[in-house]
Amino acid sequence: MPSRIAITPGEPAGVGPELLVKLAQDNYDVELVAFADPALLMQRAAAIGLPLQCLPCNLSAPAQAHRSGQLKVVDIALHSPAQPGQLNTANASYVLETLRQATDACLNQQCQALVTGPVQKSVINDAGIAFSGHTEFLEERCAADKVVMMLATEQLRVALVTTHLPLSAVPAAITSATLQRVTEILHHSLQSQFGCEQPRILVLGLNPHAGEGGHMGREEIDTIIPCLDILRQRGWLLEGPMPADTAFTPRHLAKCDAVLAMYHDQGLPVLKYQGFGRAVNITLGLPIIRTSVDHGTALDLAGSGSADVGSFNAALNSAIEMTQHSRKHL
Ligand SMILES: NC(=O)c1ccc[n+]([C@@H]2O[C@H](COP(=O)([O-])OP(=O)(O)OC[C@H]3O[C@@H](n4cnc5c(N)ncnc54)[C@H](O)[C@@H]3O)[C@@H](O)[C@H]2O)c1
Ligand SMILES: N[C@H](C(=O)O)[C@H](O)COP(=O)(O)O
Repeated sequence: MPSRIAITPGEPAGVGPELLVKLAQDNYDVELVAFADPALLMQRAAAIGLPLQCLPCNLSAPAQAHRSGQLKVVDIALHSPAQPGQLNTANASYVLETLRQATDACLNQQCQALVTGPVQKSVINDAGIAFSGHTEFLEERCAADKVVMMLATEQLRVALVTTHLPLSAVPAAITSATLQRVTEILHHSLQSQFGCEQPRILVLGLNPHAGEGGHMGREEIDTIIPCLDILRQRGWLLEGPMPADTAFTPRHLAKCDAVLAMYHDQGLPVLKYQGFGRAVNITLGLPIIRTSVDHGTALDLAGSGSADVGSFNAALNSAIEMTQHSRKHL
């Protein structure tokens, strides 16, 4: 039986809905199920001149392979009609409802993976709802003790110790317990999901020049080095803490399966410079498979049809591969 992949198009005023319409133009061996308002998808399909037929989805029925131009939809109504590029706090709870229903369908095994389009975190917060990202939302919804954000291209994987935090809050968030747990999840995922028998992880320092022997910050000496030493006693191949400015050079990258960065803008700018438009955001440590795009809502492009579907396509293909891999290893 084909797998069923849950897809949330994300912010209704952003490019997510039209990118999903673009994705739906191909055939797949799996069933794609959008958790969305079908009227929104039809409207964006018309706006960008692509054919689309939305069909109701019975999540209890056997999945059927996706056919070009058709899309199964779990109907979740917008609270207010969405205009491309125009954020509206009235639709913030709609966005979260699509995520809740799609996540729950994965948790109860009606769907085998979740692929998420981009959400606008600010409009959800402006609506009075605490939300810092899918990663944190899914950690809570799936009752996972800890999850890890990793973005990956064919050439590079970058995982993060901390995610959507103000920079001023980062040092205090890098505790020995957090660093150890994040490294364990990354190590386990590289082995179990990405075929790295003996994962080689390059861990970055937090401070310039990895603290310069304590003269430019003590987090390396007080937290990172002792934690890595403990983990190395398990025989793990952990390099670092490396100065972040020179870690992303071919000689070092050739010797590692993933880079572990201490914070969002230490690791992701490099990854996105290397592969924006074809990178995939993968949440490690969840009981479900979840992938996402490498870009945001691109409000400036919404409704134009010019947004690139490359990363959404890569996120879908990664989810399909991970689903096949997990079926093989059941
Ligand atoms: N997966 C996600 O949910 C996700 C990821 C990143 C950012 N965001 C959110 O998106 C919102 C906007 O963020 P931002 O402005 O920093 O980043 P953005 O990715 O939306 O836009 C940055 C630039 O990249 C361009 N761009 C983005 N996607 C593109 C595509 N598919 N094709 C061509 N060009 C594209 C945009 O036009 C813009 O010039 C924020 O609320 C942010 O938190 C969400
Ligand atoms: N940090 C991600 C990025 O820059 O691509 C993005 O904000 C999405 O994160 P979530 O998957 O947690 O929403």
